Amino acid sequence: MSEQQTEANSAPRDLVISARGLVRQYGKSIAVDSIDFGIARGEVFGLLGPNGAGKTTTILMMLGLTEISSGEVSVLGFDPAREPLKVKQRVGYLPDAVGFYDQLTATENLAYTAKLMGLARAERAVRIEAALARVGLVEVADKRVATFSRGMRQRLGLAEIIMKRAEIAILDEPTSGLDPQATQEFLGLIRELKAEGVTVLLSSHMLDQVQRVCDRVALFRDGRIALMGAVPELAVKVLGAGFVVEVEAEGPGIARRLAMIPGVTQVETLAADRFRMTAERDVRPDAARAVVAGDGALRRLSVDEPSLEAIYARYFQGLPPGDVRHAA
Ligand SMILES: Nc1ncnc2c1ncn2[C@@H]1O[C@H](COP(=O)(O)OP(=O)(O)OP(=O)(O)O)[C@@H](O)[C@H]1O
Repeated sequence: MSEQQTEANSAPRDLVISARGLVRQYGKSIAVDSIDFGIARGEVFGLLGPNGAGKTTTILMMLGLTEISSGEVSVLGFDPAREPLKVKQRVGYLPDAVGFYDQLTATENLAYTAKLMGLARAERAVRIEAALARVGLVEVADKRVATFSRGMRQRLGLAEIIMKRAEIAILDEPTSGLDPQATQEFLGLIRELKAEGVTVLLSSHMLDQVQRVCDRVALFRDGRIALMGAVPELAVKVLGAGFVVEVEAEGPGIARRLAMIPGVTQVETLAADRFRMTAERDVRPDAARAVVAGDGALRRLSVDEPSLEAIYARYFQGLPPGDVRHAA
């Protein structure tokens, strides 16, 4: 069974986006080559991979903005190819270069979209003000967008998604070109969207950022999804190791008790009261219980999460260096 099938079968139930055998061909070249995935409501899902791997084409198919050659994709139960407007009403899209009217102010730009959405004047005003406040643009609400930095444009793009009350936000490289502070603020806004139940799809080359906000990621390679899952799961598959948990505790038979925890592959005794465990998942709660159950005294538990950067580098090791450099 392939990675994709395994993942599709174990994907959570409340899927807001699902793709089956999705293909996009341009003439003889295949941009997206029979991919399957499911994204659950409220998830932050990352699309990763080198330039040209098929991420943007996949996004465009979900939005009904490019044709599907074969296979199917469903977004909130709609077929984007047949009902693109239904999808557009419910899904917010932040492309790489956000297209606002430069000569209009931030408020006027949002008002234009709100009008197209058919919102009544009073409702428009309320929603626009609230959205601009959420992204921290109230003070420049009446400034022309021509004067905005990239970070401000990106935030205005997010304000539009918030104003729409989109159920899904699709963000293509949202933090590229932002300075570290603007990036942090933007990631904070993504977390807030998730907290409100919005599903976020994020394409990015910024691996550490992806790791900080994404629940799961899909690694694209040559139009296919080569790997998909939560970062710790991928670490086990690619690096052969997952979490490293260190335990400081005193008591009898601790190493033996730790070794009995399901998912633990190795326990090293570093000192009489220090142990290092390698595990397939974050076993800290189980380790705490095991120590206490044996009448031990627990002093410290720490975990080293695997890095997406390391997983990615190892995975793409076989590729020509140019490809990896572009992507990272
Ligand atoms: N309109 C088009 N006509 C022909 N080929 C295209 C078109 N759009 C994309 N492609 C090709 O499809 C493949 C996938 O491109 P896509 O833009 O989806 O990749 P990507 O993973 O989003 O890359 P990037 O990180 O550079 O955005 C590439 O080989 C690209 O050249």
